Amino acid sequence: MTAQIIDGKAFAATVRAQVKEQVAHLIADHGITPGLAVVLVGEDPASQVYVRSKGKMTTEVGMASFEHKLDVDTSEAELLALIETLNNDPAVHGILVQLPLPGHMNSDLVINAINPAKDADGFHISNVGLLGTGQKSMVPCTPLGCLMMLRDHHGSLSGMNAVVLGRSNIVGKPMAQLLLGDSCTVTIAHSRTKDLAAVVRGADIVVAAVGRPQMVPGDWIKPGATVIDVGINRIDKPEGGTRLVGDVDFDSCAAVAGAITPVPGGVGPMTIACLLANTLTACCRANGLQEPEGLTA
Ligand SMILES: Nc1nc2c(c(=O)[nH]1)N[C@@H](CN(C=O)c1ccc(C(=O)N[C@@H](CCC(=O)O)C(=O)O)cc1)CN2
Repeated sequence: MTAQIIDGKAFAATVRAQVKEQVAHLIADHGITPGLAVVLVGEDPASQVYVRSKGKMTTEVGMASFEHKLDVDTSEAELLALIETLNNDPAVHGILVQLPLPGHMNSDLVINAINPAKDADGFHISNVGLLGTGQKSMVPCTPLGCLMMLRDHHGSLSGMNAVVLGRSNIVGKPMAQLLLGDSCTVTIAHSRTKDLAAVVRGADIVVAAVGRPQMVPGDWIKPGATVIDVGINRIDKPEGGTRLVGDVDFDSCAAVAGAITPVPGGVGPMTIACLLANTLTACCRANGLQEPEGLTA
């Protein structure tokens, strides 16, 4: 079997187009422009690229983009003061603090200072609790993007066996909650899981989010399964230079799976598309307007 490639880059473009259309309606019919504030502390090169890309895509869909770039030695109190200002700014409907934060900052404290209704990342403890109890929440962007691709590929996920590899608060745990919400039978596997290969072999859906390059070989994959690769790892090429790979060994997994996301061009682009969708959702909720269909969990 050769797997169908799930093209996250193309899917993300359709999500952004949907968001753009809805933003145009909001502006024309209600005079409301959704606004997203992105806060970057320090000069981590990868974070700078992601933040630039977020700003560009925010304006491309017609939203207002507010970028706040703070020195690496900004104090936690200064960052909290900025978040408070953004919480109180009616032009800002979504707030995101780019992670990772510098080591002297407590990420949980910072994230939990964001107004949960403006929490475009869905990381606030209130949103975590709402998602875990099946209530309306802001949903973390990467798992939301994975869910959208899975729904698009399968239609209903009901009754499918899903294995989520990785138990991070940002991807693994919310991904498991979302799959459970769609009536999958969900297993969260991690570094201490016994006989990981056997656990993964039982899965109709594998979501790999462990941050270990090419960790999952093809002989762990059930023939015909769908593989969603969340990993973005840079490795050295034998001939020199580097390349991006996921958490699964693409070639051997693609030979067995029914469908698979590539790296790059799979889950990554969906993360920013879902950030825009979340900002739109937050803006609609803040203004008592109907939420756009198909852009939330
Ligand atoms: N506050 C947040 N911080 C971080 C998040 C997040 O969702 N919220 N996620 C990651 C970084 N990230 C967005 O912030 C992100 C990572 C990767 C991509 C992406 O499109 N990747 C491309 C490859 C890019 C490359 O060539 O290097 C792909 O997979 O095709 C988008 C967003 C950590 N921080």
